[in-house]
Amino acid sequence: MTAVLETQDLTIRFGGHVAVDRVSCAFHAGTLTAIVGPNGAGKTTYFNLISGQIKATSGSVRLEGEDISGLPAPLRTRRGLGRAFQLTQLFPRLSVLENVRLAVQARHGGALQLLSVWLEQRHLIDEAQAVLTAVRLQDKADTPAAGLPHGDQRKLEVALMMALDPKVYMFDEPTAGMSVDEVPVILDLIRQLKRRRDKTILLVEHKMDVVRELADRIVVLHQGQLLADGQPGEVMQLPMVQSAYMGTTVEEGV
Ligand SMILES: Nc1ncnc2c1ncn2[C@@H]1O[C@H](COP(=O)(O)OP(=O)(O)OP(=O)(O)O)[C@@H](O)[C@H]1O
Repeated sequence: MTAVLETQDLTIRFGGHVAVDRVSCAFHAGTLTAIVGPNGAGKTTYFNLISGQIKATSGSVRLEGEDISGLPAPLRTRRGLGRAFQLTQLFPRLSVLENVRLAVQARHGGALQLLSVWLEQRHLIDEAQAVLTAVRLQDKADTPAAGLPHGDQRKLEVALMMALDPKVYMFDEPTAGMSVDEVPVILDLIRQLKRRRDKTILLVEHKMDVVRELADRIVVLHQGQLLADGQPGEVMQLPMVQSAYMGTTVEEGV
């Protein structure tokens, strides 16, 4: 089976520090892979290299078999790599609904005909509203994006990714900073995406109960290197994972 996404020897150095060190890994449709590892392991940097936010020192990223290493982030997004948007990439003064509508519109791209502008606008708005309802932001539709509290901003990031409906969904600690009652909304959305079986989902997550429930596979990064890759049941037993997540003593070996 051809991997949807694949990194080969992906590496980045910051001065003398190798933050991601020759990471080779393939990700398949219908699979949720959790990427775990202690603080500073290189998880977010690995995501940044895949999405094109930063450029690799060496190695490559392939999407559906095609080398996309030379493409800037927006072109990778257009090819189907979905990364939760940072608020700086939104239109802060536009309403929540307008931001999501623009993402829906970007997905439809040139496919929209000018046959009936009004109907198209209505259609885009309906789709955007459906996404907002899915993340339970429908009551905030008219709020300027910049005026949202932190938890709602995280939901909006997820909403924008859903509106683009990418092939690969990359979630970087999607529930960080959310209140207890907001967390299930996001987890449920990820569960729904999983059920579709056609999406490739990558999840960086520190909460081990979330990883245990959602992951089909766990990849462990440690000091920039891929340390383990396998079924959750096996990987969870590794001393490194135990020490990083369960609070047992570090340096017990792997
Ligand atoms: N732009 C940068 N310049 C220099 N060093 C960097 C840069 N970005 C990341 N690093 C370093 O690379 C290493 C990996 O950082 P990264 O944020 O990817 O880790 P992480 O596994 O996501 O950690 P956390 O779980 O704490 O979010 C760290 O040592 C970090 O200080």
